[in-house]
Amino acid sequence: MEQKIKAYNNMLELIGNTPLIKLNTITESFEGNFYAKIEGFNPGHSSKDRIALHIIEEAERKGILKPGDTIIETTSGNTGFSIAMVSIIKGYECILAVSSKSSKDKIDMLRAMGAKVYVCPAHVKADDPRSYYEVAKRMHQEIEGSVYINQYFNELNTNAHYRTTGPEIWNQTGGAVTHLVACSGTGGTISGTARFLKEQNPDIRIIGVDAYGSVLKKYHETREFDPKEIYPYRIEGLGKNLIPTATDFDVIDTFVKVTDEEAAHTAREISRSEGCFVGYTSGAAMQAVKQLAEEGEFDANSKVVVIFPDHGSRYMSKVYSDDWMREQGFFDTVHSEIEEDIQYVK
Ligand SMILES: Cc1ncc(COP(=O)(O)O)c(C=O)c1O
Repeated sequence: MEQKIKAYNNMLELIGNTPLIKLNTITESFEGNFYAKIEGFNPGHSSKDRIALHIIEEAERKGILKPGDTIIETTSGNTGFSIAMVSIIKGYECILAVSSKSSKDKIDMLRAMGAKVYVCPAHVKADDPRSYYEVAKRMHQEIEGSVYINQYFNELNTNAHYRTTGPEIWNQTGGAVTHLVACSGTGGTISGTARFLKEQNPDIRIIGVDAYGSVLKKYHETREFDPKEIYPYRIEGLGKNLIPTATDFDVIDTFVKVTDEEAAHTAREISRSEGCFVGYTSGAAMQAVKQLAEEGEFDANSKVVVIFPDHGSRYMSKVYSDDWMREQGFFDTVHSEIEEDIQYVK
C-alpha cells in the first residue's frame, strides 16, 4: 500500500499560525489573564516572515517580480533574514542594508542565508547618505529589475498582519481579547493586528511599546515630530527616529516607553520563568505589561495578548551575555549581578 508522506512542501508553508501561550509565573502577581503570541515559532524565527512572504507574493501577483530579480531592504536583521529565506525558496537575489547596531550574530545569519549585506552606521540621521535607508534607495536606483521592500513605508507590511496576526489572535482567544500589547518599530505588527481586532471589537485596548530615544510616543500624543526626543539607545527593532507610514497611529490607544535596561532584564526573566526563550523586544513588550499592571490598567476580567516578536537565540552576544550586560552597566543596584551559574570542573 502506498505510504502517504506527511511533509510540508517548503519552509514557507510554516509561516504564521504561531502559538498563543498562557503566561503563568511572570504575571503571577498581576490581575488578569496574560497570553503571549510567540512569533519565534515562525520558520525564520520572527514575525517578519509574515511580511516578507506577503510583500513578495503581492509583487509576484502584480507581475513586478520576475525570476532572478533582486530584492532590496533595510533591516535590523529579522526582516532581512525572512526576505533572504523567501528569496532562496523563490529564486531571487537578496541585498540587505543593515544598521551597525545589529548584532554580529544577526549579520552572520543573513550571510548564512545567502544575502549580500551592507553594514551602515546606526547613529546618523535618516537622510544621511550613509544611513541604511539612503543606501538601500541608491542600490534600488542602480540595479535594474530590483524591488525595494521599504517596510517602513509599505502598506503591505501592515496588511500582512491585518490578514494573519489579527485573525489568528481573534480566533485563538475566541474573541475574548481585551488588550493587545505590541512593540512598534515599522508599526506594521501593531497597526495591522489592531486594525483587524478593532473592526471586530472597537473596545479592545491597543498599547504600543516604544523606546526612550524614539519619537513615536510623543508623535502619537501631539502629532508633531520632535527631534529632541531622538538619542541613541541599544534595543534593536523598537522605536524609531522617523515617522513610518506603515504605522496607523489612529488605531493605537496609547504608547508605553521602556528602558533598554529593564527590557533586557525582563527578556532574561521570561526565559528563566516561563521557559520561553525570547528576544530583546519581547522583554520590552513584557516590561510594558509590568508597568501597565502597576498603573492598574488590568482587572480580573482582562485577557491580555502580548506579542513576543522573535527568538532568543539571536541575542546570545547581547542580552544573554553576562559580559555584555555588565559592559552596559545593566547589573546595578536595582538588578544585582546574577549568581554565577556555571561551574567549571577542573
Ligand atoms: C525584534 C523586533 N521586535 C519588534 C519589531 C517591531 O515590529 P514592527 O516593525 O512590525 O513594528 C521589530 C521590527 O523591526 C523587530 O525586529
